Amino acid sequence: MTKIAICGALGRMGKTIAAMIDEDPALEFIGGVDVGEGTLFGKKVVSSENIDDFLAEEKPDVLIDFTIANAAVKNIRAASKAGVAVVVGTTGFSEEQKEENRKNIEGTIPAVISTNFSVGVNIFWKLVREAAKQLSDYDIEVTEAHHHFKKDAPSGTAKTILEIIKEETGDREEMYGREGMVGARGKEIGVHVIRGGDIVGDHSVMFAGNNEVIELSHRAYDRAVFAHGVIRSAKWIAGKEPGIYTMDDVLGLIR
Ligand SMILES: NC(=O)C1=CN([C@@H]2O[C@H](COP(=O)(O)OP(=O)(O)OC[C@H]3O[C@@H](n4cnc5c(N)ncnc54)[C@H](OP(=O)(O)O)[C@@H]3O)[C@@H](O)[C@H]2O)C=CC1
Ligand SMILES: O=C(O)C1=N[C@H](C(=O)O)C[C@H](O)C1
Repeated sequence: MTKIAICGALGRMGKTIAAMIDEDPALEFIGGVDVGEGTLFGKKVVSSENIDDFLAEEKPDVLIDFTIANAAVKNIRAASKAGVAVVVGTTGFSEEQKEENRKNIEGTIPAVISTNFSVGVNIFWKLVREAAKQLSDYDIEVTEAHHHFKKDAPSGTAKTILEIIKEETGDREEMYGREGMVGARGKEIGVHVIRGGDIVGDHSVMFAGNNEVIELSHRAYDRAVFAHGVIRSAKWIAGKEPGIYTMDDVLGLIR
């Protein structure tokens, strides 16, 4: 039985993942940390200030993090000190924070890190890559929409989309929205962020050429799609060699 703990256990994703672990006979939910304290599925959720003691006492095989970037950096550091594998879905890391995570993980613990754990989005990224490769001279616009509670923008998934497009089309700068006399379009990638209601997570990429437009899009209807990928990753990562893995590794997809 793989013992799983969650950072951000009382949040939207934390609760969704804990519920799925509770239903899985191969996994045991052993509690977690959050800003506030409480109980979830009969297990203790303690203050994240006590994460070192929590890890030493509860000894999880895998620590799942769905919090906020600065908290996730500290949680990964604590997992590294305790020798616990991590699955990280938190988004919004700065380049410096990514570098610190890399230093804490490489050579010490195995980690799956992904800006989106849904299988569909991981396939969508492959389609975006192929379209960007074939249509590298088209005008490209990226749009994402999320619920009104989301703190980071653009979404981690949209940032991954931008990385993929840039890898395939070369040097293009992002243009965040447009207002006023911005002039004719240049070789930018337009980026548009929408926040509203309870939208779980929509992403679309438009490739506009002369007389034709291709649009690729993904829509998540329920956080369960992310949680399924997280559970798959937690089962996969236990016992792996130290290093940073992606959903490509978990799903066996070719990069
Ligand atoms: N990779 C993926 O597939 C997905 C990634 N995400 C990402 O996951 C993250 C969380 O999303 P979501 O669950 O919707 O957000 P929530 O705000 O619902 O949950 C985050 C939880 O973490 C808590 N938290 C904040 N700071 C700390 C800390 N220092 N230590 C421990 N817990 C802390 C929050 O507490 P409080 O509310 O008191 O601040 C909250 O309970 C975001 O970065 C989001 O972008 C989301 C969905 C899918
Ligand atoms: O905050 C969310 O809700 C989501 N965040 C992730 C992101 O930033 O890409 C993934 C998903 O879109 C939901």
